[in-house]
This record gives sequence, structure tokens and C-alpha cells, in this order.
Amino acid sequence: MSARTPENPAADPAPHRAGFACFVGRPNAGKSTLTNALVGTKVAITSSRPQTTRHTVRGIVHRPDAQLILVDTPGLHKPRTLLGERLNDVVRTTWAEVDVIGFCVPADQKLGPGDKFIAKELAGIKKTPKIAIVTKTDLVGPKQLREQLLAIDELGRELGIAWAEIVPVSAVGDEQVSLLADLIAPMLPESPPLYPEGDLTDEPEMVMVAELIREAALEGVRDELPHSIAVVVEEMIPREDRPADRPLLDIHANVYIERPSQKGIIIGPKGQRLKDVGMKSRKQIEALLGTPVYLDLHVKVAKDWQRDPKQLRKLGF
Ligand SMILES: Nc1nc2c(ncn2[C@@H]2O[C@H](COP(=O)(O)OP(=O)(O)OP(=O)(O)O)[C@@H](O)[C@H]2O)c(=O)[nH]1
Repeated sequence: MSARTPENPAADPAPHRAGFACFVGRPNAGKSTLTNALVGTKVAITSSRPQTTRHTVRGIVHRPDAQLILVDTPGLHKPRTLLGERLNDVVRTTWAEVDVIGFCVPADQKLGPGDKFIAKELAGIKKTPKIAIVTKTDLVGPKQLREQLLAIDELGRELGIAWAEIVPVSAVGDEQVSLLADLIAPMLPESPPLYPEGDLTDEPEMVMVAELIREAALEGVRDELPHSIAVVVEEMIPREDRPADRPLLDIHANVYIERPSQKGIIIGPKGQRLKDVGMKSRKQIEALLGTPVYLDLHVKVAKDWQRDPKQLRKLGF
């Protein structure tokens, strides 16, 4: 770093900034994928099924001028269960606490009641700057993109939201992702970094491991089952008596479902599906933790856990 001198006034460095941003938007809008693209590593789970992000996962973007901490919230939705209500509370609390809110709308779908529901809620949060982000721009042509940008502008006017920016991005195509970070950084408060350099998330490793298993278990399951699956990592312990150059981490995890009838779907014929889930998630966990893993998965029934406060607490909600 260069010091400020009379000969070199330009060397006065801009103050370092650090703060929180969250992406909001209806399920499947691309929030988790965008978080991952900004952070550059897999921290939030993504899936083609709506409402798969349950935990508030923070991704941290380290830049020379700013540290941006991304809080990934679950989608806001009409609550049908106790879990649904708790999730909505988490979302609103998060919105009130962050420095910037990014409202995500996919480019390939017309603005619908779901987007308007969220935008109306956003309009009620006056102080926080809001950026409208049109996601998945790789899926549309210029004409459709232009229409979407205009529609968002119009929605802002209708609801009295002054968008600080309206930015089209493609997380998959890596288009304008770093521009988005450039736009958010100056909106953060002046502050030294809040997290040590190199940290990508402060989510406990066990929760991230559970999320990776849940993501694998969700793949290919239909209808209501996604809402019925919860994963709890019981323990992660290094295997004893291993040579230093060949460590092995034992992970024991339970996949919870709500009804005995769902067991067969998760386990699959001859246990094949559960085996696949184990294999797939193990690879991801090994990549995340950087160590070989032995993954022991069990399927358990926690009857109607979504409606039972005691069970919800046990499952980490
Ligand atoms: N083509 C394309 N697909 C994308 C892009 N971003 C996300 N997707 C896809 O859209 C789907 C949903 O993305 P997510 O990031 O999981 O969406 P989300 O908003 O976090 O969803 P919830 O967790 O349900 O709230 C996934 O299948 C992604 O692969 C993008 O930039 N381009």
C-alpha cells in the first residue's frame, strides 16, 4: 500500500468497505447459483426444484477494496406449515439487517404474482438500497431481455421502489457477475474486513455437509417429497490408525423423511438410489473438505416433522 504524500495525492486509497447483501426472489430465480458464481466456489446448494435453500448460507467475496458477505435466504412463500412460517420470519429479519438487497428475477419468465408479492414486501423496507437483478440472461435474446428490464423498471415505479441499479447477469455464462460485485461494493459501509481472508462461508461444516447430502437426495424426487426431506450430520470424526498421508474422515448422517411410505422412494430398489445419493454427495463433500470421506447414510422417519416444534429444533430449524 502506498502512503498519501503531497506529491502523490492520488495515492490516497479509497476506504475499505465491508458489509452484507442478500438476494431475494421467488423460488428458482437463480439466487444460489449467483451466490456461487460471485464467491467462485460451491457454498449454497442449487437445484432445479424450488425452495431448496433452507439455511442462511453466507458466501464471502474478498476483494482488495471490499469484503462482500452474501446471505442466501430461503424463498419467501405462502406459509402452509410451521416450517413455512419460520422460513418467512428468517427472510424478513435478514432483509432488515443487510446493507444491500438484490431482487432477482429470471430473464426467461414474465413478472408474475410471485415476484410482485416479494417486491411489495421489499417496498416496505425503505432504508436498504435495492438492486434489481435480471438473472439467466443466457436463456433469452436481446428483445426479451430489454422487455424484462423495462418491466422491472415499471414495477419499481408502480410500487415506489427506487432501484439503485438494474443489472442483467448470467451466473452460468459468467456474464456481468463481476460487474454486479463492482456495483454492490460502493454501497457497503466503510469497514475493515469482517472475516479472515480465505474464508468463504461461516456456515458450520456439518451444516454444509448436510446440505450437500440433501441436495443429492432431492435429485429426481417429485412433488411434495422435497419438503419432507431433512438431513442431520450426527458426527464427523477422523478415522483412527490411518497413516498421515492417507487420512479418512468418517461422516455419519441421517436422512429424515416424514412418513414410512416415503422410505422406499429415498432408498430405491435394492437400495440403489440411496447408494447413488451417498456416492454423489461423498464426492462433493470430499471436494469441499479436501479429504477422503467415508459416508454412512441412514434413512429415518421423523413423523410429520414440519409441524412439530420439538422435531424442528432437533433438525436444526
Ligand atoms: N441457464 C441458466 N440457468 C440458471 C442460471 N442461474 C441459475 N440457473 C438455473 O436455475 C435453477 C434454479 O437456480 P437456483 O440458484 O437454485 O435458484 P434459487 O433462486 O436459489 O432457488 P431456491 O433455492 O429454490 O430459492 C437451477 O436449475 C439453475 O441451474 C443462469 O444464469 N443461466
